[in-house]
Amino acid sequence: MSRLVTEELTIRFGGHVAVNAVGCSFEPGTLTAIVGPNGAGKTTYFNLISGQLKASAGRVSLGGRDLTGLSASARTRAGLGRAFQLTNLFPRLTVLENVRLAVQAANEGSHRRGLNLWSVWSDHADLLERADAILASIALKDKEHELVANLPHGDQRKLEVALLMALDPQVFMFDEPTAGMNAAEAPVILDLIRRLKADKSKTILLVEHKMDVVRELADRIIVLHNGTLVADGEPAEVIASPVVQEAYLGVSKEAA
Ligand SMILES: Nc1ncnc2c1ncn2[C@@H]1O[C@H](COP(=O)(O)OP(=O)(O)OP(=O)(O)O)[C@@H](O)[C@H]1O
Repeated sequence: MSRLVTEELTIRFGGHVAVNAVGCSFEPGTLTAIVGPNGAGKTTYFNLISGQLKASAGRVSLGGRDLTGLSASARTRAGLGRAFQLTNLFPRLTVLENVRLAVQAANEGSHRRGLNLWSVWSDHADLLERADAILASIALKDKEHELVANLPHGDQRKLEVALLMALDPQVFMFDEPTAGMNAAEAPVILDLIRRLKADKSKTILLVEHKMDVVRELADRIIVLHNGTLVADGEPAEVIASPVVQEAYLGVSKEAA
């Protein structure tokens, strides 16, 4: 099983411990929401898992393979997929060209094609079909020939998720995936996450402030507070726990 595990994962910035010995195990087929107040360490924990930040102490492993010493790109190749790593969309290429490149890059290992936009596509219907299907799934098919630079922000965010899907990682990490999206865009992304979840083979981590989204999507919730893991369990149970009511939802002991 490709279990993602963090052990005693820690980072210090000067004297401040932003993530403090967080030990957690994430199973394929499970969507775990990571919640906590502003500054709790959620994004920093993500950065330590995906390799954007180097841990002061502790370990990250996937399927038993120690990733702790690896760069972010090596972790991506090992199966860790994070939407924000792909903000390097190619703005001067079209939507379709961006997705094609990502599909092609994902296939590079098996086909040794490299990143060449022009030499490949006419005779690889399978990859074209996959790019088409991904575009349809994020409702961007009607914009496939537009330059990415001309897309509204919400569409660019959708495209990031499309590129992540094209890479087909084992672990999907979403950090507030619908932030800044309008009422029409957000459901498309949430639906996509629902479908990834239905697949049952992927490990999904979601940092999310919107509790209605967390309630609907999460199989499990972990709570960070001051960099420490303070609760972990079934959504209803965790949301009802005094530590969450007080620390996260801002309800005082008396009111809870
Ligand atoms: N590169 C850095 N240098 C110094 N301090 C940092 C750095 N990155 C994060 N921090 C600090 O670590 C703590 C955790 O920040 P982080 O962004 O992970 O919180 P968060 O839970 O994701 O918050 P939010 O919900 O507001 O996004 C904060 O106190 C933040 O100021």
